[in-house]
Amino acid sequence: MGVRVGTVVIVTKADSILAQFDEHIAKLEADAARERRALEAALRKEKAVTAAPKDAPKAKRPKDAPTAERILEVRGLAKHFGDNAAVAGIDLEVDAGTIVGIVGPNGAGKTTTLSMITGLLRPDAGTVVVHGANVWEDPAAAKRQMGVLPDRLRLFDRLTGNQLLFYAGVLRGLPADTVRERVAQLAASFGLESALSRLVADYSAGMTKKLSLAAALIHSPRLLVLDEPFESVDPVSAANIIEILRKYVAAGGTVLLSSHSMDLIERVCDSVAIIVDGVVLASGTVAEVRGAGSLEDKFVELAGGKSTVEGLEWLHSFSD
Ligand SMILES: Nc1ncnc2c1ncn2[C@@H]1O[C@H](COP(=O)(O)OP(=O)(O)OP(=O)(O)O)[C@@H](O)[C@H]1O
Repeated sequence: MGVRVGTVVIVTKADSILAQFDEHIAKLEADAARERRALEAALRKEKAVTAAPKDAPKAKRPKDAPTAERILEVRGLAKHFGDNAAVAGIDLEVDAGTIVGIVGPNGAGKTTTLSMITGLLRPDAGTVVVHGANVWEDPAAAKRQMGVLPDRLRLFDRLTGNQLLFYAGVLRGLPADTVRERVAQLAASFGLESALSRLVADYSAGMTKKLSLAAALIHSPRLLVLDEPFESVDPVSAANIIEILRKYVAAGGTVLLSSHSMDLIERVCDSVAIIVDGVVLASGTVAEVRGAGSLEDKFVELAGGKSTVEGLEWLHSFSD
């Protein structure tokens, strides 16, 4: 907001940043519209070509193309940070229309794995194929199919929630009108309507998480990869999110998520992988992995059991 002093208008730094973003968003809208027109033209051309020869030889199926329902295929994924093998050869297969959970103790390699799957971190070895597109050979095709909620996501927090979601939508190539409609619907579903006009910097942790999740969903991706989506989220909002995810999955979408809540994983996921020290120690349906006990029992058993707490006797007397 400008402050008028006599005839001079002082424009604050925040105003000028927001004005720059508005300009940037207008440019993105124009670019998206141009790209859409080009795509439509290309599609019309392709239709004309494919409609012609009936007896043309069938295209060979690409070697790494998924079966009808395989949406994600991870093979031999590995990442070292110096001497630390954060991820030491992970295989994972995820079918469309399922919710798959990744659990593991702190430092087990969950975020590193998800970051490599989504193309945010380059693996030392291994392949990731998302619906037929190799994430590291054809990142644009693979990323188009994914919605991602990364860990410790840094947002443009000087934008309002509304601006941020709009920005996410047009960046994904959606027409401005569609984005506006979806922003309103997502905000209603996540209970963020009254916060949309506020700066993201002023959001609480849970609100930020919901906004990021809305941004990950806005282009209706085939695969959602969510790193701790329920962290800091209140139980009512968590129930809302679960309902949104269930409906998305019922319509053929797929979710890969990490969480420290065994209860939530048991309630929400179809299958689960337990990662310890960068390797998958157990995977399968939730019932298969937990066996006769609870998932938490299995987790504690595979993670090496509880450590004995010793040497904190000083904590039992007070310094005053
Ligand atoms: N950028 C990095 N540089 C160096 N080491 C890293 C880096 N990122 C992760 N690590 C290390 O890799 C290992 C796996 O970390 P990661 O964040 O993947 O674990 P996590 O399972 O997601 O843990 P948490 O449950 O605590 O979030 C840890 O030992 C961590 O210290």
